[in-house]
Amino acid sequence: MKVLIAYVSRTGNTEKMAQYMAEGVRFAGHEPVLKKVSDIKKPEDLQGYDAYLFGCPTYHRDMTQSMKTFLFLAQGAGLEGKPGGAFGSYTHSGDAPKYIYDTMEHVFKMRMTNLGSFNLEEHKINTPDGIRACQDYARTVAEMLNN
Ligand SMILES: Cc1cc2nc3c(=O)[nH]c(=O)nc-3n(C[C@H](O)[C@H](O)[C@H](O)COP(=O)(O)O)c2cc1C
Repeated sequence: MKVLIAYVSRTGNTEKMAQYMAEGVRFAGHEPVLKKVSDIKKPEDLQGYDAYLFGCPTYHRDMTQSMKTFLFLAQGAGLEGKPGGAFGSYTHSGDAPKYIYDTMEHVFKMRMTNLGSFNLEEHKINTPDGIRACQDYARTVAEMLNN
């Protein structure tokens, strides 16, 4: 089955996380598709996937404007009941993934894991533990498709 990993990244950290997430999806036996949210133009672009991971770094204690615009678009995509997760890179407060996860759970009514959102401090991303944490998070979301 196909898992969409849609992300925002200004300086490449969350993008790196997205790439490790893709590996975790493969470990669960599914096919990851990586896309920048700026390449998703209409709700139909979100169709044809079985689970969704949304990634966004925290800037100014918030998600980026591009992620907010994307979430308004995703509202019309019929994601109800689909497995989902949210992740992002940060340095000190890491707010964005929590807010995105919250929207996926309460507004889109997606099927979320009990892991909550996933924040990773930017200096940990390219460490063995950081890589494994990204892979494990995505694998857990993708494995919901096996149940
Ligand atoms: C202007 C600016 C504001 C930031 N604000 C926050 C913040 O409020 N909270 C936080 O945890 N990190 C903050 N950061 C750190 C970024 O989240 C961090 O550098 C992250 O790794 C960037 O990810 P990206 O490479 O995917 O864009 C800020 C960084 C910049 C440059």
